[in-house]
Amino acid sequence: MSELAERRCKPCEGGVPPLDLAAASKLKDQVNARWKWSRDGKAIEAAFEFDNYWQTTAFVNAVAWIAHTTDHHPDISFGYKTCTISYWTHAVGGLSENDFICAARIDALLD
Ligand SMILES: C[C@H](O)[C@H](O)[C@H]1CNC2=NC(N)=NC(=O)C2=N1
Repeated sequence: MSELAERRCKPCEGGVPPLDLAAASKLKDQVNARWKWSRDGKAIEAAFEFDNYWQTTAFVNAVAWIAHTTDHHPDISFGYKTCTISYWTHAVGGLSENDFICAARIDALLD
């Protein structure tokens, strides 16, 4: 597991700015290349493919567990063999370190 994945998410509070592009890029470099910018750089998103429905839903449940234990919640959409995860921090209207910590924890499930 990467050092980033071992960091703890901090409670999300409004009134602080989202990460700027330089800070977000530095963190993005530490997660798998599957994570792409989305929502004009205000979110990161990754697409996953599986062999069947139970593998897909097992993954979705693992991601939900990460959300539960970090208190940081992604948008998840999934179908029979595909899943898309999007992270952004609602409280700041963009990206925070929490988004990258959770992305790194998802990477640790797979890589
Ligand atoms: C109190 C609690 O930390 C906040 O409501 C959290 C919960 N999960 C969250 N998840 C995400 N993605 N963004 C948030 O701003 C957020 N806020």
